[in-house]
Amino acid sequence: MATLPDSLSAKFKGSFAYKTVKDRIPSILVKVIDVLARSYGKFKEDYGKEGVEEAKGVVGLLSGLRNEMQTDKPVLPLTDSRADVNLWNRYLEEVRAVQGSQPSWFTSAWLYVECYMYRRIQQAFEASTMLRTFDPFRAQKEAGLLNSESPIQSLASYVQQATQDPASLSQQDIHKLLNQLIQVNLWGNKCDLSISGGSENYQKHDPIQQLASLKSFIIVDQTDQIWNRINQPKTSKRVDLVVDNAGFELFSDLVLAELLLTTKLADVIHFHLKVMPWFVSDALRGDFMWTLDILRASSHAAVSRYGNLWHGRVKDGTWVLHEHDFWTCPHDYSKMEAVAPDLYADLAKSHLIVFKGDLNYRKITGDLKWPHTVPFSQALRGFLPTALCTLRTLKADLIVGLEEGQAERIESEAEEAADWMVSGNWAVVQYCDQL
Ligand SMILES: O=P(O)(O)OC[C@@]1(O)O[C@H](CO)[C@@H](O)[C@@H]1O
Ligand SMILES: [Mn+2]
Repeated sequence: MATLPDSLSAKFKGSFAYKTVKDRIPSILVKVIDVLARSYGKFKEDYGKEGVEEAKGVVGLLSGLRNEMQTDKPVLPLTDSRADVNLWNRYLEEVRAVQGSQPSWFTSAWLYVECYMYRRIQQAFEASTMLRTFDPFRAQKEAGLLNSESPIQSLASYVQQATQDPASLSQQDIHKLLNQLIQVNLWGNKCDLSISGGSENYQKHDPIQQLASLKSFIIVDQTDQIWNRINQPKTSKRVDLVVDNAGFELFSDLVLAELLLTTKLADVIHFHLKVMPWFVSDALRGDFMWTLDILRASSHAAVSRYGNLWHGRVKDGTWVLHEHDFWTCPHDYSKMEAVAPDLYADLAKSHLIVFKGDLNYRKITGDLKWPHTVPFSQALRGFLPTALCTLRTLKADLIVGLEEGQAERIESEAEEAADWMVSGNWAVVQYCDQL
């Protein structure tokens, strides 16, 4: 096996990893502490004095975590009773062996320490009894959806109108609509709360109207390969969505899923959700369900119609929700078959897996310092349960599958050239069905 590039890491000063570990994730941690401190009154109401004491205990643990991070202390083994503890602690041993020194925040792989931070936040909550399932990011995720009301309404109206008589749609109509909704879905990924450090980052523009102006920012576009794959005749067609952020992005995932079923391009959709609060805005099962509740309660006819239709789909099994610990573990996806063979085998039953967003892209490609022109298929390093694609806005200094000279052209032409790889303003649609 050819030697692999180094991992992105905060050991590289000036890198986005360095800025993230030095500034961005500590500030996310401070925001979690702030949410807790501002909720003491609510905890007292809900759980009495001991609830407040527990919250103060969690704040103490998180303050300690922040100090560990900012003084580059060693990564510590996990000690709570979640089922993934042994996996995380084995991983720590593997990193220690490979690194030949104590894994720590500014010396180890960025992907590892950033995932570890969110797992340590969960450990702080696991130490309490009443706050164990408290999601410190829930309020921000709900605000994200509630503040996207107008793009949600315009998208719901547009899709409802376009698919009111599915039998009358030509292949060409369906192709055009799928292209549009893949792009809406792709740009929905700009609005994540980790890149924004937890501050507001809402979808503001009309999702369909904005597509033309954004098209040139899609620097690799293999949508046609997705179309060819999804159009292949097959008895039962399952499509899996490994979703990313709650809010408008999740709504755009649901709209894309609905289009696939309404046009009979697929007959069942599987969604993969996180099992704990993750990268601020990533969607848990609870986020998926309250999103449906908010849509159902909408005064907008098309929105509430979709909310009710989708509530029914979860009940009738045409939409299947999954949760697996693997999605919130430190491993990149090349290790899935070995570490989570059940998940890998289940994904292999799918006709197409759609991976959403930047963290998934980092885990698919291993978060390594690849040359930009290395083929996407090579960066998978053997991970291919079935045909897969990634819809990702660039929010980390990692990209593969570019043509020779393409990165240089972007850097010379872009207004905000300096941060073109981390601003979320550029995007890729990449596909692979053979290694
Ligand atoms: O996966 P997403 O929601 O598209 O993005 C996650 C993210 O915002 O968090 C990390 C930086 O903190 C990067 O992977 C990326 O910038
Ligand atoms: Mn995310």
